[in-house]
Amino acid sequence: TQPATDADDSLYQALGAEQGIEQIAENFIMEIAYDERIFDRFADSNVQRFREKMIEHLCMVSDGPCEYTGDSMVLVHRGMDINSAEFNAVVENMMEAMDKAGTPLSAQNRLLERLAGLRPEIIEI
Ligand code: HEM
Repeated sequence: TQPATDADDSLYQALGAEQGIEQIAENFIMEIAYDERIFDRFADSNVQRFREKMIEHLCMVSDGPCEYTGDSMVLVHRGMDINSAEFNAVVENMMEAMDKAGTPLSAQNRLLERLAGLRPEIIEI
């Protein structure tokens, strides 16, 4: 039996740990770049920063050994007035990114569930 205090990083591991998450983030950025529903939103963004913070954020959300150094989801997305169609587009991009990275479906679903939980911090704020 596992000690009760053992940190559960099973999702982080199932996503392929550091390398897997870097690949997913890279694929995600490519999906967004070609998605005409949302790419305008990122026109003024610093891709280098976005990549770095997204990797940290995915690592944190999956209980990996990372410190997220970006801004809070509310602070980043406030004032963008993002709608649910745009949110769903980003979720689709993440699904595609994970498919292309070979992420197992069970791990995909676990991550998507956690990202869906962030919806109120991102849309219509
Ligand atoms: C679960 C969904 C989402 C997550 C986890 C997420 C996460 C993030 C993260 C970690 C950053 C970087 C923060 C930083 O630089 O400090 C970011 C930035 C950004 N996000 Fe999101 N995001 C999500 C959905 C969306 C959606 C739906 C849109 C619009 C279609 C969007 C538009 C942006 C833009 C434009 C930036 C860059 C802001 C800038 O350049 O200053 N995000 N997001």
